[in-house]
Amino acid sequence: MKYISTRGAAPILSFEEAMLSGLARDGGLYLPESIPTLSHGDIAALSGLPYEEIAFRIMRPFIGETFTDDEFAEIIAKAYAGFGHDARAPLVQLAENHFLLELFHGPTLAFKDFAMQLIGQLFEASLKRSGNRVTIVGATSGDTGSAAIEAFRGLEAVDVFILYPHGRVSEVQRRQMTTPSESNVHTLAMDGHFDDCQARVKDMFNDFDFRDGVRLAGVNSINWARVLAQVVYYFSSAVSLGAPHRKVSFTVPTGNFGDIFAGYIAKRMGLPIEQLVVATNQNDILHRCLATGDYRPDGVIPSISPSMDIQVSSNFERALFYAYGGDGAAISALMDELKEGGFKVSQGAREALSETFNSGRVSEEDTLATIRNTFARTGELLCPHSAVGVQVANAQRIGHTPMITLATAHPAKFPDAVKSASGVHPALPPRMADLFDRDERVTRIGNDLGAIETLIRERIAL
Ligand SMILES: Cc1ncc(COP(=O)(O)O)c(C=O)c1O
Ligand SMILES: N[C@@H](CCOP(=O)(O)O)C(=O)O
Repeated sequence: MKYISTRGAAPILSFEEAMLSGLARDGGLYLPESIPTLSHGDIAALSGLPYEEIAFRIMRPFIGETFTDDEFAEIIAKAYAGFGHDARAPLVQLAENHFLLELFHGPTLAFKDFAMQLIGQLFEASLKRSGNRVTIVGATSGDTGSAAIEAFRGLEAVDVFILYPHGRVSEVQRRQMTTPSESNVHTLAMDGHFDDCQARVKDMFNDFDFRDGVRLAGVNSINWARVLAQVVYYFSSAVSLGAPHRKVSFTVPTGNFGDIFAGYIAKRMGLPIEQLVVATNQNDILHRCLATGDYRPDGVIPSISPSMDIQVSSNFERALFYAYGGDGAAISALMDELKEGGFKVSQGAREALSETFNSGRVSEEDTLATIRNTFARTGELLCPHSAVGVQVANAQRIGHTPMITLATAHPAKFPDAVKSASGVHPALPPRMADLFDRDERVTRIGNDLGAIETLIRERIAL
């Protein structure tokens, strides 16, 4: 299996190379040259299998020669061993034909653990074999950072630097990132918002002296391996509701478009998905773009679902690549226009996107009301991101096709919003009960590429 860039002008790579490099050298994102499909029978055969076995069958064709079957099976087993639920991604029924896919039973209580725990194992195995070291740099609005730190803390061949927007993550998220004491973990609180953090990470990838000098690697969802690992739970949940014999739809709380793009890949692999619904908070650029074709970031507004406070949505580039028929030059031109303020999606590409994607936006008040009402009706305590998803799904007027809404984080990561909506203070799991007593270690830094690169060079030279 080979990987190509969405902008068509970067070297073609193997799975291992694409995983270790993150962003392509032409600024694009890697995608498989072709998408393997599963037959009706292959999908039906997934029903009732353990999550790890489904993960193996879905991801194996994308991995190529990088790992043997035995090695890959062992990597998957280790990745999910620390999850706090036997099903890994259990489904809970909220209403007739509306289900919640709980993706928050991993070590850091967010869906990011599904990919990050796997990537941690994949990096470790690959770097052990090659004897190389890498410097991972990631941007986070709260959850990617804690998941990455958890997956890479203490690994000898890796230094991990996480940039988060100072003052714009929840206290639990911040403490998850600032309390690990391992010397290979470097948490940086940057001035600005998430888009600024992500822009500086991309700048570092586009500064080839720096990139090659520190052996830069990325674990944001610009990394194809992140997306791939998330494809699995679309299959596991859909087959448990009767796929491939019946269709399913998904509503996905969305920011960087990585999670919902994994659903798109599942659909292209043959999973009968009727609709993929993008659910946004007031940072609604994706909702506006799907409705009007206009993609024009206009500033990040802080919200009670801070992990979705994103306006430059990296993985939308991958969806556009397919909507433009794989035309890398067209994508490159759009991304140049984005640097100047925004772009208009062509009519043909809009039609292609609307064949799969639908969207909705939720206000702050409706997010709180959804937490309150869902708790009162079902006893399920939603985090504010999951509540955005549930509210958008409810507005779709769910019919005969089951709707699965992704619950992307545990309510205890956002106790203030959850308590104000429901009156209940969501407790952290016992293994995290002392999170607020642990010492914090964080470096404040400006939104300044030179200063960040200097800090990274100095830290890894120690
Ligand atoms: C809790 C939570 N929900 C939803 C999202 C949005 O996911 P994506 O960025 O893959 O669209 C994020 C961040 O990515 C998140 O942390
Ligand atoms: N919501 C994310 C933002 C980064 O997204 P990623 O999926 O591209 O890593 C976060 O919580 O950090």
